[in-house]
Amino acid sequence: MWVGHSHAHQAVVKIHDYLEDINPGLSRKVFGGVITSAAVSYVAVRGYRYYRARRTVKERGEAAKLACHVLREHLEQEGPVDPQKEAMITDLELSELKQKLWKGELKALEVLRAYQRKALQVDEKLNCVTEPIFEAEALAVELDLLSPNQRKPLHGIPVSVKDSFNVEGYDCHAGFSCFADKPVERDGDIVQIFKSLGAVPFVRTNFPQGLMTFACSNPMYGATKNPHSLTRGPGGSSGGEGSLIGGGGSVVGIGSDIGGSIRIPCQMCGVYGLKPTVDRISNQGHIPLMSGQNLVRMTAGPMARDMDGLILVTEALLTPRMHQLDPYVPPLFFQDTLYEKKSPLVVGFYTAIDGVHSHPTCVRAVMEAKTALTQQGHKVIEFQPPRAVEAVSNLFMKACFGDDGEETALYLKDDVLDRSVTFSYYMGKLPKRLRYMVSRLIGFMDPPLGQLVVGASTPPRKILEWWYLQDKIQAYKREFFAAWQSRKLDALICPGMPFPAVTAGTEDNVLAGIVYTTLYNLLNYPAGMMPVTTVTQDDLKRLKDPSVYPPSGALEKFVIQDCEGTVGLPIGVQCVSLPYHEETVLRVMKDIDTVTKTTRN
Ligand SMILES: CCCCCC/C=C\CCCCCCCC(=O)NCCO
Repeated sequence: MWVGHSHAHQAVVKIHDYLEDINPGLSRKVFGGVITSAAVSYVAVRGYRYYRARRTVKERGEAAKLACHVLREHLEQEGPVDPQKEAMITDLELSELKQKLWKGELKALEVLRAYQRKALQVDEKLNCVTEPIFEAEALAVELDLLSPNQRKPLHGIPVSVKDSFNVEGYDCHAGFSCFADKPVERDGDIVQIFKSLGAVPFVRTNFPQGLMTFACSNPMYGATKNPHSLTRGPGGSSGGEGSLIGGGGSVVGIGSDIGGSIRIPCQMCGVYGLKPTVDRISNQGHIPLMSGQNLVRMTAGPMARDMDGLILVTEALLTPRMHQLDPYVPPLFFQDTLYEKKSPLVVGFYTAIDGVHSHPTCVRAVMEAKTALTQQGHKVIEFQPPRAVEAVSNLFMKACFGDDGEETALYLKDDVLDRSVTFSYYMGKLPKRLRYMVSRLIGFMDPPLGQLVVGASTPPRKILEWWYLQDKIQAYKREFFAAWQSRKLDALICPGMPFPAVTAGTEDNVLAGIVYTTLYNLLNYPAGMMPVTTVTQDDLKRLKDPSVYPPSGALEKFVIQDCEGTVGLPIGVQCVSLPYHEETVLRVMKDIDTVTKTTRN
């Protein structure tokens, strides 16, 4: 390096002397010209790249809108529809829909048509669909030709797919224009499994740029709205799924979760979802962001409109086919013995994590779930996760943001930046020491967020430090399990997010809420999310009472300030169990749902 530098320097000196020999002053003109043209070229190249990215973003967005328009026209040309029958179809719970398709009372194509129309309708209001999957029609037609004994478990069920999963023939770009217009050649594993089960992937759904926030907007497709309040976001990153399913435009969908991206939209949109243990469901064929980061891994999982639907789909997904497609998925199929176990369970509960207060409705939701489980004969006892904020800050944040945001910055170079990612993008861009100082300052206003960002700002630098981080994660997993065992728990219930949907675009104010979900990504415990209740006027009164909800940090102050218009918004409960015990999670969710579904306000 130094030798190269020295040669270059000598060459410049020689040119300088030579030019000065020819004409004194010529050297300055020549070098001035060279530097100016280099600067102009640099600015021009970057400017051109940015212009190209803007064009791609615009064209990609327009192409998706056009695709929806083409489908709408195609549906209109099909002739008269029976709106009552279509409403009947889209109102059915998943298990009823399955029965009717199985018995041949409904055809796959008519179900698809009903859902295509409904999804387009919902999308007009909520902007949750990115584009239709046109091949759905051929699939449905093929399914209708099968004889009854050839029908598969999810025969004819339409499935929506988060845009970050590969679907053959469509691009998968996570909002980065460098990946746009590059159609993938093969369906992602989970899409393949759904198809092999007879399901019909029919639309792709929206997400935030880069997938690492719980907002839901990107430059190509814009912002998705919450089905329960148009001024609020649906949560993210699987926000398009949450919004479409919560809005009635899909009965079941596929999401992904490394920090809460299935569970957060479930809470905000009143939907059921399951984040499985890593590798219980294959995540091959998901856009490979952060894929070399092995300490906390992303997992694909189902989201559904109703509890039985979530169980039905999970049971169907956990098949030998999954293991055949991806041998790293252990050959552990749906464990009826766990799901159907009749003996009462010991279920731990907590209503808040130290340092990040829980909205009164979230506390009430856990207490209502606790009552429901007690009524069903389970023993529900208090449990507090050890050192949650510290663990998420020092372990999860270091693992997931240890690259200083370099990967995202690489893909975003000269690209159009969405407002939802500006905070993490510019924090990543700051020089390390300055970032650390800013994180400390944030800590004065919002101590838990400060702690999280300090964690992200002080990642391991050397391989040995990465090894130590891995060790510390293992040690925390052991510590948590010891606490779990000391209470002899089978499962756990707690808030999934400590507040309801926030005003769209303000998610950065409440980022610290992610400790509630990320803890179970760090631990790699399966976690489900289900609606239990809705915000009431009385909850809001208690929210404004400092003895109930102390406005101790910026998050709490923001939640109070943002609470106008939240009455009626859904609030859920997170249900957790040990790794590979998804069936226990579902059983607990089902027992809560059986009671709370009938009384839900
Ligand atoms: C130096 C960077 C500081 C960044 C601070 C950002 C704080 C929190 C962001 C975490 C948000 C995680 C949301 C969920 C992401 C997820 O599960 N994505 C699924 C990917 O498939």
